[in-house]
Amino acid sequence: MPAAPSESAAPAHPASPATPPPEAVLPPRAPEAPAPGTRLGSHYEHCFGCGPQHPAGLRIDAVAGTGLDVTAEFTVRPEHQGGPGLAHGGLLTTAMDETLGTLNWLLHVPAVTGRLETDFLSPVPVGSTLHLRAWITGAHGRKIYSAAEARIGGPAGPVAVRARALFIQVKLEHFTKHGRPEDIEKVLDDPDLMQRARTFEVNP
Ligand SMILES: CCCCCCCC/C=C\CCCCCCCC(=O)SCCNC(=O)CCNC(=O)[C@H](O)C(C)(C)COP(=O)(O)OP(=O)(O)OC[C@H]1O[C@@H](n2cnc3c(N)ncnc32)[C@H](O)[C@@H]1OP(=O)(O)O
Repeated sequence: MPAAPSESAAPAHPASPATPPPEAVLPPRAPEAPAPGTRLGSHYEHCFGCGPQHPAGLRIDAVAGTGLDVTAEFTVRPEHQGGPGLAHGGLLTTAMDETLGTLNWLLHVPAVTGRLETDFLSPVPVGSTLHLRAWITGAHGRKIYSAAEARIGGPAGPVAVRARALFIQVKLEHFTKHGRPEDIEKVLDDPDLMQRARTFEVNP
């Protein structure tokens, strides 16, 4: 039987790449950031996380907070099951990813998820409404650190999911270069498919 890998060489509690290092600072809320209380809507109509045109999507519509934070709600539907009557864990991670992603609008920079860590604290039954909150914890260079939590039933309900993330700032070409050409074409033909993302084009 092969020997179990030795853990003695690794530090007992290695620092997570999603935790802001000492040199990270809290960035300012961008002048272009949506006003507190603004519904952020969808960045892309067909997005699994926020798109209203996605049949099984999460349809997350976050609200900008007063600082570097957002809130959102997500009701788990039967098409989101993992175990019978329970939300799939990867789907809950998607809800965290989407909510964390909307923090981009507060800094007014496009960024993508580089790393996302999720802790599942309790099962989430179908029909539950999760109250999500995400906030920026620091930034350094192109790296944006953030955290999120999802509470069941209300903003003060029990925490069911926690997440920490490292987003990396990218140029808009990240999307045009890597996206499937026919989908990029459709967006260029009908910019309403990406209403929220169009704010980037005003001040490129
Ligand atoms: C007409 C069209 C118009 C289009 C307009 C579009 C607007 C859209 C608007 C809004 C969309 C928002 C969508 C939100 C959706 C929810 C969020 C998601 O799910 S996003 C999808 C999942 N994520 C990915 O697909 C990333 C895939 N990965 C990559 O593309 C690259 O790896 C990327 C960009 C993340 C980094 O690559 P590099 O070459 O640019 O940079 P490097 O040097 O590798 O990393 C920069 C720094 O970050 C660290 N880093 C990167 N990844 C890391 C990791 N996983 N862990 C730790 N550190 C990491 C590196 O160590 C480096 O650090 P050091 O500067 O050297 O200190």
